[in-house]
Amino acid sequence: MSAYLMPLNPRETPDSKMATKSKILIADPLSESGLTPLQDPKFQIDIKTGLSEAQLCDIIGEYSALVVRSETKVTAKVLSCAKNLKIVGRAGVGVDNIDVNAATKLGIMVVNSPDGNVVAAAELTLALILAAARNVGRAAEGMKAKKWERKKLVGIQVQGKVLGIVGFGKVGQHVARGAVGMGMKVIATDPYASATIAARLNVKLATLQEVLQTADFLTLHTPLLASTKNMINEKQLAAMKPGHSIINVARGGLIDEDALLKSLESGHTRAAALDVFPQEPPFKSSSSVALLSHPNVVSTPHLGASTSEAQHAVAVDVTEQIRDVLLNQLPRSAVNAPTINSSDLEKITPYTQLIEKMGLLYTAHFKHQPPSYELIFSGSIASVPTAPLFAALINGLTKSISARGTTVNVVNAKLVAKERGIVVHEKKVSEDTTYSSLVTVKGTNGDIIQGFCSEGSFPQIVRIGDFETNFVPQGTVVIARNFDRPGMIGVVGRILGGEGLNIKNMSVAARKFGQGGKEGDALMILSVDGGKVREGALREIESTNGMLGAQVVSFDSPPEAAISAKL
Ligand SMILES: NC(=O)c1ccc[n+]([C@@H]2O[C@H](COP(=O)([O-])OP(=O)(O)OC[C@H]3O[C@@H](n4cnc5c(N)ncnc54)[C@H](O)[C@@H]3O)[C@@H](O)[C@H]2O)c1
Ligand SMILES: O=C(O)[C@H](O)COP(=O)(O)O
Repeated sequence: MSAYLMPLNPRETPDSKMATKSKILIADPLSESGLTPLQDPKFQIDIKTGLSEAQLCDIIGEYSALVVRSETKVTAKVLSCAKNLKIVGRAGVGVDNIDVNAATKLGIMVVNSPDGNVVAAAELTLALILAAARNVGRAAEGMKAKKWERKKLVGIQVQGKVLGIVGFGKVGQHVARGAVGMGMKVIATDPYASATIAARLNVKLATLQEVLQTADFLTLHTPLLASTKNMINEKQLAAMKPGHSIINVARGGLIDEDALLKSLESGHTRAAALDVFPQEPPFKSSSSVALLSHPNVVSTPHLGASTSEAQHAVAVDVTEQIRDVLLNQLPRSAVNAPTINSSDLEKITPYTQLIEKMGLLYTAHFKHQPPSYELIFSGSIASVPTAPLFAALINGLTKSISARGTTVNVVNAKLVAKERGIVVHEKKVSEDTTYSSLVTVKGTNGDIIQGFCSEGSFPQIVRIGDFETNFVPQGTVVIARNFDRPGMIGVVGRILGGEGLNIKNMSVAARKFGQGGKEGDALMILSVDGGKVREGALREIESTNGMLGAQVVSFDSPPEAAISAKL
């Protein structure tokens, strides 16, 4: 639908798009039922799991979409090999295995499933709280070794104990519900927590220090970020009550493993229950192995999301979004793009086409880049989200002057603008204009293009600089400036006709603003077909007595967007 949300690949022509299927690579084990949304003749699904970075780099160039869980690392290197990739789908929550910044730079959308495995992760957390309290791991190991260790494995009960939650998001809140149900007192820390939700769930919000000092059981539920890496370290462990237990079903890097082992060895930490590790599988890391081997540690191999219900939910969530994006529809949970509802998108789509063409015309006609632009939305278009419209402007302004390695879309438009030094100030003016909606692109030096979309959603340009006009920006358009005197149209018609070009449409734009000199001047805007407009033909037009300049703007074939003599 909108190229600014779901770009066509620059190398993909409409014909090749019709002929070839979009290839989707499933690179981590995915629930089979989750593949249903992709059962469509337009798609080819390849399942290839356990690929190394080099193997992935070798094949990723063929694919339009990539689906991963936490095992495959979608590095900047992999993304740089992914010449046709439009979307990476993470069948789960955490995107720390995906270089989202690199994807954003390349205009590759990243989507995830923020809700699909929340219950599963929370239920495993509750299971591990109880396992830590009752020494379930050690007891189970002992039974397999025919050891009947009843005295040694006396545990503690959780009822009446304090559960400290670090990260009161979706999983943290669900854990709190279960813990309150088991009679625990729950205290949580999260700088972005909702006080209303906390009160509703009977959870006290506090600082990290307060949580550490009061918790009998501490459970972590934050993402792994630079700010949360090793957030539980020697100092934090020392601040905790002796005999506490620690549970981690979030991410391995949140805990300093060496510090935790020391604390377990000293008996300050009573037990730890771990589902996640800095490197997975953890068996090559000496710190992880030492920790796993400690008798008071119970561990699971990153099973938080591993229930059939959760795996079905995350797979469907992500494959539906992949299907939608490949069919130019909206994803519902993009990590690196704004979300726009479908009714707004319907309004925006014709305007993305208009604004891209206005940007292209601006660069072609005025032939310079001012220090900054104003993008002004007047009338009803002022009420919709404008991120795709901004992306369309950046694409239009840069289309004819950029090496087309990267598509500009809503994912990377801000970065592309920054890299090219383009500053755009958006303005929304809701008062009535002559048009129900009008868009203005204005450079700081006053150069201006205005346009609107007619009822049939056709983009129309209504002002170029000082000239009032009305034409549809499509195909090849010759723009000539001449003294406003009789016979000029005939001259241009004769030259273009002599070139075998057919004039499909013509409009004369009168000067409405500014000074046109003694004789006055006008713009002639001619849509032509039947071949390419030669530079020589433009020179002939331009050298005719009474002509002031001529240029050709190609709205449909970007690489030759504008050739011009002086205008
Ligand atoms: N083991 C598994 O299989 C499994 C399954 C699901 C989720 N997870 C992980 O669990 C974590 C939580 O998932 P979620 O769905 O609840 O995410 P979420 O985004 O809903 O919640 C995360 C919360 O952490 C908070 N937070 C961020 N920085 C913080 C800090 N410094 N201190 C305190 N709070 C902070 C955020 O404000 C947010 O509320 C993620 O790391 C996710 O990857 C693991
Ligand atoms: O972040 C997540 O969603 C969980 O860690 C689940 O990871 P997985 O998909 O590899 O099980």
